[in-house]
Amino acid sequence: MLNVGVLGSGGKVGRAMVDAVEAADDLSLSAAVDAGDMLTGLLDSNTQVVIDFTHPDVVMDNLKFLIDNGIHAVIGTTGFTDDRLDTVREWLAEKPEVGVLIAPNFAIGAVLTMRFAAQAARFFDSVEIIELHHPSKADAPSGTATRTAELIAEAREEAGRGKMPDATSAEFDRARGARVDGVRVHSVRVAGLVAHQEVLLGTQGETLTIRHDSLDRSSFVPGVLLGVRGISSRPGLTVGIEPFMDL
Ligand SMILES: NC(=O)C1=CN([C@@H]2O[C@H](COP(=O)(O)OP(=O)(O)OC[C@H]3O[C@@H](n4cnc5c(N)ncnc54)[C@H](OP(=O)(O)O)[C@@H]3O)[C@@H](O)[C@H]2O)C=CC1
Ligand SMILES: O=C(O)C1=N[C@H](C(=O)O)C[C@H](O)C1
Repeated sequence: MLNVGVLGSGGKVGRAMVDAVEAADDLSLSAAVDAGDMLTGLLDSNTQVVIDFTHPDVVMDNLKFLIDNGIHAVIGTTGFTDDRLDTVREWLAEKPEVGVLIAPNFAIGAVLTMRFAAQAARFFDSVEIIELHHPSKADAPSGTATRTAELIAEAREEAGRGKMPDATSAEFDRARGARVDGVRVHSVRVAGLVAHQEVLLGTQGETLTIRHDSLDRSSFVPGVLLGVRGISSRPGLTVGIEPFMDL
């Protein structure tokens, strides 16, 4: 039986993770921690793996505590810049036995969307991303869209594709969206939405749209549990759920 804690247990995703851990025969919910709760409860309950779906402003403090105390971590919270990832690697250098998995999206379809977009990107003159979320989301663009844009940019550079066509010369503030590694990303926040992303690719005479929809937050559960069950055998930092999916 694996003792699993949930940070952000009262949140939209955290609640789904609490339910999933409680329903799993091989997992035991050893701690449910939300804002204002002490992290030391994780030590008293002999928690072995922690799932974190909290907030970009607090996740680094949570991770430092987990690594310092030898607790494996499956991190869904977004906001991980390259600098933050380097900091996590430095912390892990002191604790080489600890496994940390950080993934911008645990939904299987979202992971495949990122791969399909990177595969397709080299064949198209233009690629832009539209990500659509609920209005309580703190960060924009989403971590998924940021990662998707990075993968697209890498694929285009590898294929030697030049700048995307864009005649914009007069633009209202941010009208053309954010630029992530040269890829335009547009963020929509509308009540009633959960988590959605479209990648639009275009070239002579045709466009290709790759779309993923998380219709509810249970979509993130299978990927998170894959990470929870496998993290102890993957010490160090893993970014993205792909290695756990043999992708
Ligand atoms: N990787 C992935 O697949 C996914 C990632 N996410 C990411 O997960 C994060 C959470 O999303 P979501 O569940 O919608 O957000 P919510 O705001 O619904 O949930 C966050 C929860 O964390 C709590 N919290 C805040 N600070 C702390 C802390 N220091 N310790 C413990 N709990 C704390 C909040 O409490 P309070 O409200 O009182 O502040 C809240 O209950 C976001 O960064 C989002 O981008 C979301 C879905 C999928
Ligand atoms: O905040 C959310 O809801 C989500 N955040 C993640 C992101 O920023 O990519 C994953 C998913 O889009 C849901």
